[in-house]
Order: sequence, then C-alpha cells, then structure tokens
Amino acid sequence: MTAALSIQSIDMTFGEVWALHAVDLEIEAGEFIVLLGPSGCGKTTLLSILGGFLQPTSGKVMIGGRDMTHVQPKDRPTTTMFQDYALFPHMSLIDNVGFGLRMRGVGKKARHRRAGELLALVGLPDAGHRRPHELSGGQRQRVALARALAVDPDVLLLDEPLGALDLKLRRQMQDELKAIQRRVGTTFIHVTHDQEEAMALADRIVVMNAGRIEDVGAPQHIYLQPRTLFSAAFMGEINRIDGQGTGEGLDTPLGRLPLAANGKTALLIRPEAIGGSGDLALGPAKLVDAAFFGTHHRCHYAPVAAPELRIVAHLPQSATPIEGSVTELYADHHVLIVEDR
Ligand SMILES: Nc1ncnc2c1ncn2[C@@H]1O[C@H](COP(=O)(O)OP(=O)(O)OP(=O)(O)O)[C@@H](O)[C@H]1O
Repeated sequence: MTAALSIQSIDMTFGEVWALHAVDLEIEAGEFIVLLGPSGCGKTTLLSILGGFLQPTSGKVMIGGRDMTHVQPKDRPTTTMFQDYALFPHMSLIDNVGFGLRMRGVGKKARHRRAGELLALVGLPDAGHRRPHELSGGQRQRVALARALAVDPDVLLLDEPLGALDLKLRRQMQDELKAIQRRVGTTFIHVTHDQEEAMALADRIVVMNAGRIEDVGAPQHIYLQPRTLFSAAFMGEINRIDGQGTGEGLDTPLGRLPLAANGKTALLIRPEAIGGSGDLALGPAKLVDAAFFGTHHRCHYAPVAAPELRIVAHLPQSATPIEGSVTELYADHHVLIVEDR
C-alpha cells in the first residue's frame, strides 16, 4: 500500500536556526497522527511544509505517491485548519462551510447539500442559517472543522485547533474530533503540546524535540516503551533512577539491581508500576507523603538506601498508605535506556 504521506529527509533552517533536522515519517491513509512536543520543537514548521506554506531547505514531501514538495497549497490534496479558525462573520454557517466548494465552482444546490451534511456530521444539523457570532467557541470550532472537511481533502492538517478552548470543552471536543475522523476516514495530522490530547486522539504519536523526531508509535507503546529519555518524560510522570551497568547488574543509589545493562543507564518506572509486588525489587522505602486523587493515591517514598531520593508511586484507590511507614517497593514494569548511544 502506498503511504498517504511520505516525509523524506526534511531539513528546515531559518537563517541560523535549525527548525527541522532529517525528519523522516511515513503515514498511512486514514491514520490519525499527532505531532507532539514542546513549544519551538518544529511541529508547526513541519505542518506548514506538509500544507505547502513553507518550502523545506532540503528533503521531499510525497502525497499519494506524488512529489508535492514544491506544489502550491491550493494544488495539494490537503486542507489546513489553524487555531484561529477565522470564520467569515458576515456569512451564514452554510456559506462558511460551503466556501471552499464555491471557490472550486461547485453550484449552489450541491454546495448547500454538502454543507448541510457536514454541519450534521459535526453536531449542528439545524444551524445552517446562523452566523458565527451566535455560536459558542466549541460550536465555532465544529463549523471550522466542517468547512475544512467540505472540500474532501485526502489529508487534514490541524494546528492546535483546540488550543483556545477551556479544558473541559477541550476534552469533549477531543472525543468528538476522534469520532468524526473515524467516520470520514480522512488522514488527520494534528499538532499539540498536550500529551493527554495526543493520547486521546492519536493512532500514532510522533514525539518531537528540537527539530528531530524522538519517538513514533501508538500511545501505549510510547508510554510503556519510550525510545528516549525525552519521550519517556514528555509522555507523563516517570521515575528516573540513574545507574551504571556492569554487564551483570545495574549499580544504582538503591544498590545493585539484577538488570542486564552496560554503561551509563537510566532506569525508568511509571508511578503506577510501583507498589508492594512486582518483578523488580527496589528495596525498603519510607512513605514521606500521600495525597488522594480520586482514582489513586499519589505517594512519595524515600528509599532507605538513598533517603535523599524520592520515588513517586500511584497506589490503587483501595490502598491505605500510612505516612512514615516503611515498605518493600517493587516495580512490575520498567524501561532501561542507555544514555549517550
Ligand atoms: N519564520 C521563522 N523565522 C525564523 N525562525 C522561525 C520561523 N518559524 C519558526 N522558527 C523557529 O523554528 C523553530 C520551530 O518553530 P515551530 O513554530 O515549528 O515550533 P512549534 O513546535 O510549532 O512551537 P509552538 O508550539 O510554540 O507553536 C523555533 O525555534 C522557531 O523560533
């Protein structure tokens, strides 16, 4: 199967600034891809290159098997939905959604029919006659999505489209966005710096840092088997215990752990993987503090062997952590990352 989109060795420089370094990525038709990373990592630059708004310094963008690197945005099978999804204030929603079709010479009747279908798809079936100022932020956002989908792009590029919404609405819109993507089957490439949003939406997450791709995979894969320290830390809270691998074990502040490692190695353990049982014994530790978070207790432990260290653990709701008590800690899942490789 031809990849819907193939990004090949893209470099992008702005004067002295390297915004992208050797970016390679293959995307299948119908995938929901999320580009995730901190501010300035190059997400928007990459999206702009895919949409044709920027030309890469070097490298190629293939869409549907054709080299589109130097093709104008309007001649690409892509549509971009920006964060400030400016709707036309003087136009009805039907005309807003049908705008791209009008530009393509589609007649009024067909345009209205398609715009009506898309407004229904985004949950605004009877709102066609209304104006953008009569809508809430979330509703305007849905209209912008309907407008972007109206021209039936092969690939929809979304640049932080939920960034302006408050947290609760944002979570609700994430669910809707994912459901709509599943229904239309269009390839979505969505930019965010919010790891929870990435997990809520993505078939595959692309973790970016300083212009490079650090990791690519399903949310579960990146969370449980991160490829780099950056990827591990960006995808949520994690304990990091630095050690020196001897071939037979890993020497850490907790003592020698029976882990096969060589050289400078980081042992990474998610907070929920720590508890009173597991494959890897971490030794005794004193509970320094605990707070109840509804779904779990968030606890800090000071290992007896290294009391200056803190290990964060999420214990199940049913646990009764007692501050000051000493318990044997175990990990039932961990990742080893060899540094400076
Ligand atoms: N037109 C430009 N001229 C000069 N430097 C630029 C330009 N556009 C982007 N950059 C630089 O390229 C790097 C990547 O920027 P980009 O906007 O792609 O990051 P981002 O990950 O989208 O960040 P944010 O989440 O803040 O939007 C940054 O260092 C930025 O300052």
